[in-house]
Amino acid sequence: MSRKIPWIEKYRPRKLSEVVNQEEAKKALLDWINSWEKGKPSRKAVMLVGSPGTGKTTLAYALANEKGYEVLELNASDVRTGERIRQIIGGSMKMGSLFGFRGRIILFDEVDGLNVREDRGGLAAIVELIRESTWPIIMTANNPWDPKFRELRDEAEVIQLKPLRENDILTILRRICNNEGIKCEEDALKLIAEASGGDVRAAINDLQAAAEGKKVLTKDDVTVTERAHQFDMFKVLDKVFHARRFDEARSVTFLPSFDWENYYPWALDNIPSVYAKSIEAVSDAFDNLSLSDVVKGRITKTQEWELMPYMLELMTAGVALVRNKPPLPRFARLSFPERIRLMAKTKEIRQLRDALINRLRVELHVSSSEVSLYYIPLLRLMATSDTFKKKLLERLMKIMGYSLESVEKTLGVGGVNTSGEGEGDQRKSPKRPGG
Ligand SMILES: Nc1ncnc2c1ncn2[C@@H]1O[C@H](COP(=O)(O)OP(=O)(O)OP(=O)(O)O)[C@@H](O)[C@H]1O
Repeated sequence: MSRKIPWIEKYRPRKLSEVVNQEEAKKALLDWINSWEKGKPSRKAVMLVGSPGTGKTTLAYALANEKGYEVLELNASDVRTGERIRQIIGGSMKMGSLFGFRGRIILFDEVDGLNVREDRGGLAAIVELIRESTWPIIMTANNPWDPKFRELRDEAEVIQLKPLRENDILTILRRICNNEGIKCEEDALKLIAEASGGDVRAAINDLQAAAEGKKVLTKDDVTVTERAHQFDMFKVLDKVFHARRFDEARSVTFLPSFDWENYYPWALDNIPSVYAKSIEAVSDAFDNLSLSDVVKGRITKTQEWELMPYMLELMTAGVALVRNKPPLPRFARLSFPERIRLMAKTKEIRQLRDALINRLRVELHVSSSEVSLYYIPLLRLMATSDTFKKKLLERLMKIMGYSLESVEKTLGVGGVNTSGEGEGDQRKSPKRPGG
């Protein structure tokens, strides 16, 4: 009998394309490694940041595999002794090419797990390694926002991974079921995906525990254990709104699955209803939430990631500790944010629009914001003009491969007839330079 292979290893993506739903991170990683290959590294190191089981380590290996690099993994004890680090810094560049590798990538998994007190000097050693290294360095971290990691963050390009959505996890689980030849009921997979809280590793482990050796997996076979990170947004908000102390409110930000980008619209939508009885409470909570947004803007602009704790505290404790906080029922009634609902509804059309903007941006050599500010309204106008609409819509359909309906939706015009008869008298079209 063959030895049991953990499915998380068996199904670990080997190629970037197999890593699900981390497109932005993949692009940032590729840009970075390309800059190394051109001899001008944008940064010596990147730091992949994301909650457990979102694919940080997997991404690092998939990148190396795809680009032909050998991975040299470092851990805390290497840092403690410093020996291996010195070897690597001092190590010869020729080593890599011996086995047909293009070079090496140094991987430092879970740098935030370094016990700074115990590994005194450890962080400094990594910073030094980054500065001196002739190899690209990838670090991974769950939560590197503690000020003690600041120097390390400053040395690296921080690449944020997203927690995986239930649908992404379902896709991964279905693929495994197919591969293993197990008929997995959709309900069973949903149960596992739900419980995973965005942690693919947990989901795959649960699936293996429930399904291995079976021909069919039903809902009854699945026993998912409660996990700390199984805090969904309702529970997070409930905790924040009920918090009486700073630490209590802030504690949600330490949950591995805490997703601040998602939290924001949830808080925004629920403050007015939860604090409905006190105008001061609503006002304070909104003030603090908007301040957190200002801090976020600053982080995005200047990459001052050490401001992150302030942002998180403002959006949690800032919402909890307000003047005249009204008494809340034991379970506050919380609602799903309108913005997320709307975004989901308009997702398809936003994607079409983004693709069009991107295309025009490249063709016209202008920025995306210029395209959406000036060119899209112009196209919309043209699409409602008898003279231009037929030709314009047809061209857009051809260039973008969209259906007529999609083109109309993208431009926000409806019911336009492109059948052509008697319309769009081309003779009257003014000549445009360059077509
Ligand atoms: N985005 C993804 N697409 C496909 N599989 C994934 C993805 N993320 C994680 N996995 C699966 O989950 C397992 C764990 O992922 P990985 O070790 O990369 O997580 P991690 O983010 O490094 O987590 P940790 O911080 O706990 O180390 C992988 O073996 C892989 O099978």
